Amino acid sequence: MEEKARIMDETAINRALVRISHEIVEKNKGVEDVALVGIRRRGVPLARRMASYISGIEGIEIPVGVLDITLYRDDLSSLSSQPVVHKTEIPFNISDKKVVLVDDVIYTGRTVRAALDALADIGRARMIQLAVLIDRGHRELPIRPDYVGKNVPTSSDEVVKVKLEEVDGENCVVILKR
Ligand SMILES: O=P(O)(O)OC[C@H]1O[C@H](OP(=O)(O)OP(=O)(O)O)[C@H](O)[C@@H]1O
Ligand SMILES: O=c1cc[nH]c(=O)[nH]1
Repeated sequence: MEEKARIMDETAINRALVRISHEIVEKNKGVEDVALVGIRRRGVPLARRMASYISGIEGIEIPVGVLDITLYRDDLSSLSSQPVVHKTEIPFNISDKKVVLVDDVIYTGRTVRAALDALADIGRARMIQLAVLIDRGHRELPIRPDYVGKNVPTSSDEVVKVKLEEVDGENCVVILKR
């Protein structure tokens, strides 16, 4: 696939994350009882960056968890017979928490559906909200993010690729085209 456009650079990504961090504080009237849960893989560094911005805004360290949704995917049977399962690490009791799920891209919504299932098996969160860096449309389920870094109209033959320093060695968002 070839690169069609570079739609966010490092500055734009971090500005969007700062804005979402402020929105999380505003919507929840502070961050008491708020926890962030990143969906592997790129939701995790995004959640950690937002926790750091929120700590700068409110002076409170909020807990960050890591969710692996491999076994909850609705296309599990078409994956390899030995799917690679990484660790879910949620070092707090989610029943006390307003959980903000964090991912890099939302497209069909199937990843988020799987994440909701995975979270439900861990406990009954007081509330679950959703933050994404990119909403590219084309939902196949009735799922809508509460916080969006950038809405990016796309066609279905395009792919939006988020690259993050912690995973990819650089920070940018590109649109690839078949
Ligand atoms: O709304 P959906 O249609 O579920 O698409 C969104 C998901 O797709 C991407 O992951 P992908 O499965 O491409 O794996 P990757 O994170 O390894 O790129 C992205 O990180 C989201 O988790
Ligand atoms: O374009 C897309 C679709 C799903 N997941 C991505 O990361 N990008």
